[in-house]
Amino acid sequence: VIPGWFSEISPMWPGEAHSLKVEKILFQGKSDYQDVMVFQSATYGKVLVLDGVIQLTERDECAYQEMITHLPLCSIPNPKKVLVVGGGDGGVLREVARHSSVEHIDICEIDKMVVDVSKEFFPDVAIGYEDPRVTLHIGDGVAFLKAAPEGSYDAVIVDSSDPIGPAQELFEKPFFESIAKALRPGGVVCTQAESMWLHMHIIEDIITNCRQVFKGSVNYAWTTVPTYPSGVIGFMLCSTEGPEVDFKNPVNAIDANDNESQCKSVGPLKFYNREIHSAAFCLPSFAKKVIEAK
Ligand SMILES: NCCCCCc1nc2ccccc2[nH]1
Repeated sequence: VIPGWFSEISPMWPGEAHSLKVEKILFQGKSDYQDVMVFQSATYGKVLVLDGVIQLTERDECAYQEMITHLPLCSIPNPKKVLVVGGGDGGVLREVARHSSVEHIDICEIDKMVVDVSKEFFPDVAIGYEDPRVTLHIGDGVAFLKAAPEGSYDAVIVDSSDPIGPAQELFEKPFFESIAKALRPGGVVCTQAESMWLHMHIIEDIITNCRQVFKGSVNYAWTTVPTYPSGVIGFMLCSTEGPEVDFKNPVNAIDANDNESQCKSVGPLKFYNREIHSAAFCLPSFAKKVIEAK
């Protein structure tokens, strides 16, 4: 990358490339799993890049972190035990910590360099690690879930990168089966589920697998993230057999004006609210046809 512009060229979005103006490269490294880079952008704050793919920017990370966390956690009345797979930047931890009902948060991140880099360059994101309820496990989420006792968690959040690279197995059926086993009856899972504009085929496969594995409900929701190619990214929201979960109508309110969410130094919610929670499940017809038909 040369000072000037960073263009995000990837086989994940052939023929297009989102670019950000680079002011300064702050870190470049190679972990056991991927290339890690941080740069200061001209207009989006600091940017975290893994294998050439933008994972977060300071300016718009709230849209992704708040939605991937509060869509599942606001859909069940009293989340107590939560597991985060991936999410090494700590942003999902910061959001989970807003829920006072939560007693324990496990996070399993495979790449320690992501954790260390986030703590150094993204303190407002990595602040999630400071919550005493958090236990960090450096390791493979696939193995972690295999070892998890049955019914251990109320919620699992899979904040992965993409199926090309270290996160590949996190998009496959055996992993979904291990999540279903680790969730209590009526427990919920939310996974990073790509873009309706770019990845309808990947989404189709994920939906097919989820319908076979999760016997509660299977839903797709999405949010807008300007620095992700196509400007949107989606989530799979599934529940296991047991107490009914209505993802579209949050039972556990945590809106910006709710003092609970203003707690501590993590600041107020910037993106999530109960209206945008419900709206996130409204799909354009080309996606509805595929997702709701299955
Ligand atoms: N843990 C961060 C999740 C984002 C990973 C990178 C990424 N950026 C994307 C843009 C469009 C569709 C899927 C994407 N996946």
